[in-house]
Amino acid sequence: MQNLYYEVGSLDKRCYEKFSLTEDLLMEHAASNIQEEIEKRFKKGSSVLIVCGSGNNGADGIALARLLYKKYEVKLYIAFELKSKMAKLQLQRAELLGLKTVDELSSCDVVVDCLFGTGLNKDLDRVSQELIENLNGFDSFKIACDIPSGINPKGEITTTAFFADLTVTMGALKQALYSDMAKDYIGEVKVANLGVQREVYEIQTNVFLLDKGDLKLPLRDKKDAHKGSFGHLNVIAGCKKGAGVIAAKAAFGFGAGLVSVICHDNIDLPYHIMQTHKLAQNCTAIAIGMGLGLYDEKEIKEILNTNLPMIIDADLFHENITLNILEKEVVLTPHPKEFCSLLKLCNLADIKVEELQRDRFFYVKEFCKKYPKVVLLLKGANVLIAQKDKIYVNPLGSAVLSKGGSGDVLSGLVGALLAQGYSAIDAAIHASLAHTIAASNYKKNNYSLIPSDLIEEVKKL
Ligand SMILES: NC(=O)C1=CN([C@@H]2O[C@H](COP(=O)(O)OP(=O)(O)OC[C@H]3O[C@@H](n4cnc5c(N)ncnc54)[C@H](O)[C@@H]3O)[C@@H](O)[C@H]2O)[C@@H](O)CC1
Ligand SMILES: [K+]
Repeated sequence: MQNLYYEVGSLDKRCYEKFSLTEDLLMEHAASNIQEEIEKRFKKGSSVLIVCGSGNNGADGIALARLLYKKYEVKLYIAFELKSKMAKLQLQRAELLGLKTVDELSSCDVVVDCLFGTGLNKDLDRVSQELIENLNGFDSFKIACDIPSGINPKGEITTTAFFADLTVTMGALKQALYSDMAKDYIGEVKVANLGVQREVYEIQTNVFLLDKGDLKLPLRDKKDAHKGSFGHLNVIAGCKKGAGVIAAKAAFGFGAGLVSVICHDNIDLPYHIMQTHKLAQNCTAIAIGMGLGLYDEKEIKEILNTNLPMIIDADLFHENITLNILEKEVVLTPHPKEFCSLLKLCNLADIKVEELQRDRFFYVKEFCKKYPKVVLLLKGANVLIAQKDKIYVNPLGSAVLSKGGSGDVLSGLVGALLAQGYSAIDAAIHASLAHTIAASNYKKNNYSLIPSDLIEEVKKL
């Protein structure tokens, strides 16, 4: 797990004040980290186009040009009149070496984008957009300095952005790199050490980036065990019964000792999954909402009123009865459209999906402020999992999962972990990790995965 920050300006400032480092020193490290990445990948004499803006992101680029000069064929392009003091100083230094700037863009082995970094504070004008689109058209290895230009501090792309193969981000990971919109633009991400180790540069945060190593599988460590030791998940199947069946199968494959599906019509279930009409006496967790459709209000209210661990999905995000349980520690797994509906039900916001996607972190925080016990898992290209003031970002998802049924598998995985005694936040985190890692282990191609393939991959984790 790594720390994420909305802004790092205060961390840079802390380095000057607390460790007596200077802006110049930090910048030298920023540039030399990019130099190192280029030297790792490209041999002497390769051509490197460095495109610089007017601020300190541009200054990083000019410092980089100096570091590469003579070993590489450096083309330094200054796109706008330099404004920052450091950029002017860096250009003076570069010119003293004899380094000349170029007036035209031309395709090179490497393109380094140093147009805008964390200082992007308004929409890109036409000139900047065309410049970025031009760079995106080059068949070069593309490196973004700090953050691909065009992504603002919220992670929003209002017009266009640089398409990086590699982003070398300065000091610490920025939250903006992990918005859904940024996902196609950042490429591989490396953090540059700015003169002190990350442990020293970073301060306490409430936002975290999950990685593969964080997954805690429900492995059995006790030898003296029986099926009752691993919980009994009850899945409520509604009108679209398939959703409940998929969730039940996923839960069984992810370690729940017993799984029952509550359904009043006959359904086709594998022999190891039971069908019942009401909650089992020994039920340890409930999964409800998937494919629910029309329902008997009294029955659903009764189920929601039990104090068992619970995962709530899909159709229930459109229903007022869901409001009654938001004071409890339940797991909610909405996709963006369902979350918009939930925000409206809760009187928090009346917004469209596009607006939510522009600032997912903000709306998640608002929801968790109002309902601090709830664990919210907001689906998306990067899943956000939040409770109270903490947000965990799972960046491991991919388009392989963009299919009907994937969400039902996730509900089953969360339910399985709840049934086995994981806390609500741990169940959401580890189910989401298992779900995304399993999908990335599916090797056939990225379009054909069906829920049963996903469950098979979960079993192999
Ligand atoms: N402060 C420090 O100690 C360090 C700063 N570093 C670099 O400094 C960058 C931040 O520098 P700045 O704060 O100068 O900001 P930027 O260089 O990101 O951009 C700010 C400049 O762009 C202009 N601008 C902003 N949005 C624009 C738009 N849409 N269209 C046209 N012009 C626009 C601003 O007026 C300003 O001149 C970081 O991203 C990082 O690359 C690194 O060198 C690490 C150390
Ligand atoms: K940049």
